[in-house]
Amino acid sequence: MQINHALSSLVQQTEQLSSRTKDYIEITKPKVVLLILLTALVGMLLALPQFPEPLLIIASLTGIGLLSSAAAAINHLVDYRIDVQMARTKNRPVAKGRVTQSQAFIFAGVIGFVGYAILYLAVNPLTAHLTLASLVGYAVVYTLYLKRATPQNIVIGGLAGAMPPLLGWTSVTNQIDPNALLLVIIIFTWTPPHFWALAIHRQKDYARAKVPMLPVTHGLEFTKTMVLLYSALQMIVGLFPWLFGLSGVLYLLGSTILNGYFLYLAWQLKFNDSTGLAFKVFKFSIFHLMLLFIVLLVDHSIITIYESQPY
Ligand code: HEM
Ligand SMILES: CC(C)=CCC/C(C)=C/CC/C(C)=C/COP(=O)(O)OP(=O)(O)O
Repeated sequence: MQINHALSSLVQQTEQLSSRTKDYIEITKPKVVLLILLTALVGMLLALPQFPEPLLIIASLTGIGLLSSAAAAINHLVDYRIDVQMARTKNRPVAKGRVTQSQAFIFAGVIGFVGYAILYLAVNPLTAHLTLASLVGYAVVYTLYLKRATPQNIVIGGLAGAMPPLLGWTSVTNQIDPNALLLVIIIFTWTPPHFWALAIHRQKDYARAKVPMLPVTHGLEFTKTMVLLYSALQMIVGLFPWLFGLSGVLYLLGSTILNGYFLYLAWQLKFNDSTGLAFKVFKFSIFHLMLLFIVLLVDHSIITIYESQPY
């Protein structure tokens, strides 16, 4: 009898622990952080002709990952009043009170401190400072101020999310190189259509929570036009790595196909919209950025192998 009781209380405690762990993982926005880490890794690998020290790669990705996760946790903490009003976010751990504000604050503080220390001590101070600046840009400037102040919030705030390839680059070179900025500009141009497509789909949510996102302040048609214009800009900016000699023909081909399809979807959204198309554009944007950075990497590897041939 007693054994049964002990067992069932053990099972209960384990379940509680695993649901708490899930909550803490959720407030780090793990899928976003994973994509951020991919773009940082590609920045690292494109920075040098040879493969960087594996330990340096691990330290750098750990530090950038922890600081990005801390930024996401602060976003959950600062935004809980907005999050409770939106269908998409109302069940989030802080909005629901499963993780309290002070728990989220301590969690973000601890992982942020550890991430910063790893970057400062095991990578280099430049990368530590730039990553911390990105955290402040997203968690404080965007979340606390811009998000509530202007429909251009994500254009300006997007700079923080666009930094990871530069962070990867400085991790292994300890300097800011113009080629790294080409990769930053790619994500910077990608962010508005990525987010506005979702904001069109979730317009009612943002209107209810009184967040001045573009579809709320300027309407759906204007936002669709902006998605189309940024997609066209993305097509041009996507050529830069090839034009400036950072990438080769494989990248040119891959990026043209990916950016071309993005532009096609944005055109359809503007002139031939159908139910669910905005959400499709948002979903595709994630797949698009992931593939684009994989193509950058494959192209770089092929060029490196080719150039290392003795003849
Ligand atoms: C200020 C810039 C950005 C804004 C405003 C933004 C906004 C959003 C929003 C509102 C979502 C939906 C989240 C949800 O459904 O819970 C989302 C999803 C996502 N974003 Fe962004 N984003 C930005 C930058 C980025 C960056 C830089 C990356 C990666 C490099 C990224 C990658 C993703 C991914 C992977 C998802 C899907 C997450 C999931 O399904 O859980 N975003 N973004
Ligand atoms: C250190 C570093 C590189 C920091 C950048 C970190 C980071 C997590 C950027 C992600 C951007 C993002 C998901 C914004 C959505 O916020 P939102 O509040 O508009 O969306 P939500 O309503 O889904 O919370």
